[in-house]
Amino acid sequence: MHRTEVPFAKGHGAENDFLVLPDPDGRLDLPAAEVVRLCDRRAGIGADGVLRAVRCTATPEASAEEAEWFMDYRNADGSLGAMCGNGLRVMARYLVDTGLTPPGTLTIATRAGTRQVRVPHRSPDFQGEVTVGMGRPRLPGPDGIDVTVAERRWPALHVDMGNPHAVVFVDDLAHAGDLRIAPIVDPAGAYPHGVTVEFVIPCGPAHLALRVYERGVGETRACGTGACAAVAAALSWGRQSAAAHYTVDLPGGRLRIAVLADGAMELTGPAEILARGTVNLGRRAAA
Ligand SMILES: N[C@@H](CCC[C@H](N)C(=O)O)C(=O)O
Repeated sequence: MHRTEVPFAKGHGAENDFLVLPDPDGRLDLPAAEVVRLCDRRAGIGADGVLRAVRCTATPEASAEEAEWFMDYRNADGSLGAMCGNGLRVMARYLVDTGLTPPGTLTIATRAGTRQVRVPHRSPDFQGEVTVGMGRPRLPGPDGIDVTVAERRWPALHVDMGNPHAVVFVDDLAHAGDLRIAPIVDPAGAYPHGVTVEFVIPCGPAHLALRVYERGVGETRACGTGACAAVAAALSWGRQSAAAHYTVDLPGGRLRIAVLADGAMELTGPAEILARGTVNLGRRAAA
C-alpha cells in the first residue's frame, strides 16, 4: 500500500472526540485497521472515532440530490457507524471553519439518512455551539432487555436514534462501575451488531445526567444520540414530564435537547476544532 500524507483535523463535541479526514473526492482508502491505528491514544492521534467528510457526488453511499456532504463515521475499533450526533456537529463546524461550506443550516447525509445542522454565523457572542436535527426516536424494539454490570442488573429500554441504544435508569452513576469492559446485555442475541448503553439518573425537572458505553468505542465523555435516547426513555418510562427543552449532563459537558411538536429532537452543544495537521495514510490510486 502506498503511504500518502493527508490533512486531518482533531475536534470534539462535549469531549466526544474525533479525527476529521476531509476527502471531498472520495479517494481515501480507510480500512478498519487504519482507523484503529489513528484512534489509538498512544500509537496514533487518539479519538473516539473518525469522520471522513466526503462529497455526496463522490460516494455511492449518499445521494447528491439530498445533501452536499456525507459523514462516513467510523468507531475507534474500525466498525462503521450510521449516526453520530456529536460527530455531525463537529464535522459541520469543520466544514464551516475551513470555508468548504458557508455558515447557516447545512444538510449532511449519514448512513441513517440526512440531518440538518445549524452552525451560526461568527459573532462576539457565538460560543461555538452547533445544533443538529436528530429526528424522532423510535422505541419499539427488542423487549425484555437487561443490562448487567458486576452484581447489578437493570431493565433496559431500547431506543433507536438511527443507531441502537439500551437505556437504563440507575440510582447512582457510580453503579456503572469503571466501564473498562462492556456491560452485559441480555438476551445475548438481542443486538447482533452491538448496542450503546446509557446509565441515566434524573437530576430534576427536564434535567438528566448520564454515562455512556458506546458500541465500538468504550466509555466516552459524551454521546449525542445517547443523550437523545435517554430523554426518550425518560419520557416513555415516566421518569420525566413532557417539556420543550431538556438538559443532559455528561462527563464531558452539557448537551441541550429541544423536543419539537412532532417529537423530533434537536441537539445543541459545543463543537470545537482544536488542531489541524497532516498524517500518513494508505491511499488508493485515483480512478
Ligand atoms: N458518539 C456518537 C455515537 C457514535 C456511534 C456509536 N458508537 C455507534 O456505534 O452507534 C454520538 O454522539 O451520537
